[in-house]
Amino acid sequence: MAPKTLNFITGNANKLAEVQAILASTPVQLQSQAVDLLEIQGTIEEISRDKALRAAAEVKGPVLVEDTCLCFKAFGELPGPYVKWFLQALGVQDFHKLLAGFEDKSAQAVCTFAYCEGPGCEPVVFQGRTDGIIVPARGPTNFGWDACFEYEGQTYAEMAKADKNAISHRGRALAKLVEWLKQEV
Ligand SMILES: O=P(O)(O)OP(=O)(O)OP(=O)(O)OC[C@H]1O[C@@H](n2cnc3c(O)ncnc32)[C@H](O)[C@@H]1O
Ligand SMILES: [Mg+2]
Repeated sequence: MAPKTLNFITGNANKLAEVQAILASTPVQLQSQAVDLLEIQGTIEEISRDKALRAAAEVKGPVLVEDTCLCFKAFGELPGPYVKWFLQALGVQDFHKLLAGFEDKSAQAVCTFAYCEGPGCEPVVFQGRTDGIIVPARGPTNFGWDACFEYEGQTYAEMAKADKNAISHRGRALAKLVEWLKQEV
């Protein structure tokens, strides 16, 4: 049976705030622990699954983790799960220059949650995707690459939080998680 309370393990306060806001309108209760988990290389699913198993081993109980990717079409889906390090190296103001040599600025934001019942248990994965384009930064720059990801004319950073959550990679992935929890109870 699925739990009523999920223990979301993340080191990212912005992610946590969005997950709290999205789940506020559902019966799911959220608690959280900030653990900086080692992340492997691999496919999105492999990384999320491994992250969940590591988190469950660390806290010795059920966990929810999430991994966010930003996939550039012109890059054959990279930087993908490694976007954090590209953003960290370049900074948000120069981030769009990665695609300077390419006509195609299209990108997909991919959010993959993995829920794991406990140490050694096989994780269940829920994924949401949102298509956009990479643009020079517009709007507040406090959350990752939000200012560089444009969806239907607005960057994520320019949108009201509720509007971003309604169409975002994270909102779509959480909708699947909530559906699954309803069926499990
Ligand atoms: O502890 P975890 O949950 O792993 O948190 P993290 O910050 O390390 O996150 P990831 O490993 O998933 O790396 C994703 C990168 O994308 C950024 N990011 C995640 N979600 C985002 C969103 O909705 N909008 C903009 N940037 C986002 C985040 O700040 C990281 O730089
Ligand atoms: Mg991480």
